[in-house]
Amino acid sequence: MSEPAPTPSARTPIAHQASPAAAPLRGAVRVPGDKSISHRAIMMGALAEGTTTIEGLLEGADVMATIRAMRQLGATVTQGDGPGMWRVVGWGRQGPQEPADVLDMGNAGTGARLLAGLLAPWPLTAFLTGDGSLRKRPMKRVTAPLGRMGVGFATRAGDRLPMAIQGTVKGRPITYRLPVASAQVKSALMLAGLNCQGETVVIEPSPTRDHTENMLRHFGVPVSVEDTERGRTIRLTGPATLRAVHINVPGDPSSAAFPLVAALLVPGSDVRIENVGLNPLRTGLLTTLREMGADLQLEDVRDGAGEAMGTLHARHSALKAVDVPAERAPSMIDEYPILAMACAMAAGTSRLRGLEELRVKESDRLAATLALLQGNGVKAWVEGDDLFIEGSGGDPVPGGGVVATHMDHRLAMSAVVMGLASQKGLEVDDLSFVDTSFPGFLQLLGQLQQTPVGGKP
Ligand SMILES: O=C(O)C1=C[C@@H](OP(=O)(O)O)[C@@H](O)[C@H](O)C1
Ligand SMILES: C=C(OP(=O)(O)O)C(=O)O
Repeated sequence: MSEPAPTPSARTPIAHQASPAAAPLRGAVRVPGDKSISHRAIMMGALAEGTTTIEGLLEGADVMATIRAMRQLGATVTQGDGPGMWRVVGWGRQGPQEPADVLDMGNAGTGARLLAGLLAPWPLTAFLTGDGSLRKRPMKRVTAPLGRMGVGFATRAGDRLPMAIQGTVKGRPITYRLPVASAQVKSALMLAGLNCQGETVVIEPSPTRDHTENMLRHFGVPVSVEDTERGRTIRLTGPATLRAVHINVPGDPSSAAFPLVAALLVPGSDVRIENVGLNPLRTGLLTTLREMGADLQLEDVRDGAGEAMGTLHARHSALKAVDVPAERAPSMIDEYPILAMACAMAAGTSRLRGLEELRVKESDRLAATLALLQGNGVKAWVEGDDLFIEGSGGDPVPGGGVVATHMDHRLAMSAVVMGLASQKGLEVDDLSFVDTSFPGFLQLLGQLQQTPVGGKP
């Protein structure tokens, strides 16, 4: 008898020795599909009338958890012929069915929070949980505004998962100004608004990634966006019908960040990363690396169905320290751990400001990034919500540490990149979470290190 499929929360730890780079990174590669867009493509495909086809879908653990949940709710989600090719037959006007079991969203904050919004305006009861990391993350940011639509929630102490959702027959649309800049909260409210009677309005203090807005329009739902004195104001009117479409998911800029920074840090490197999403609300890292003096070019920039995409071309660079303003955080919120690795080798002391949201990611990323730096001989400290990093001025960092990754994929990959740029290498306690967003990460680095110098980058 075959083993039952593991639940999204079950993983076996993988210890790893991250060695100094034996060779420069050279060549052209593609990174897996964008995680934010992939979650939304599966969810909107499930909400739509008809069959949505997707190419370039991220087949990482977080998106797999979303696929599993959509199946439990009645959508038919099947894999097509090639990697990243998927079909979703939506439940459309009929709405989702009440799930017979708990919806386990694994490690995925985006999956859990968007799902809370998606389920809110339907007459059903559902139970959500996640892995040890997700069960520590705050849910009040979605349960508070969704509660105002008439939805019932019961959560564990401190508004943590597991949680029960008692959907409402026809939700009351709300107008809500986000207390924190969060695309997840904005998107949860918009997904809920789709089945409310009337206009849902979300006001953002500062703009966050707008994949939900772009994709809803692609599915035929009018969404208006206006910059006002109170902030960016997003409006949609329900009930709305989504019509199935084809979606081409670009490569994830948050994943591209790892080989990109590795190329900047390892002497002799020259790397092209093709087909990367370049939505302007996701490019804060590119702006920052340029300010640091990175040799970084955009090539072949084009429009891929409402989302800009193109090739990132990076060469080894002498970096200088940077002062990153807090206002830039929403456009690079997941890139701070890997940016910190670049700062560790820059000339001078960098200051990354306004990082309070990093404390509530897959781990406390502010504390864990600090520990990663300090444990490998880099002088770094935190003042308030700002991270300071004293760079080595281009020399490899000492390394030699044992890195605790706390179930956090971005910390694990940042540690591997720091290992490449270190004198002694370092140990990573668990690489199994890399699969959350970047299956094949180590293989991709290996491929880049095998391209001979003189080979075509
Ligand atoms: O909407 C999304 O897809 C995401 C939004 C961000 O979270 P917040 O909304 O909590 O900032 C980001 O950190 C996450 O990886 C993906
Ligand atoms: C914060 C992240 O994801 P999520 O919130 O979806 O778990 C991330 O991918 O860095």
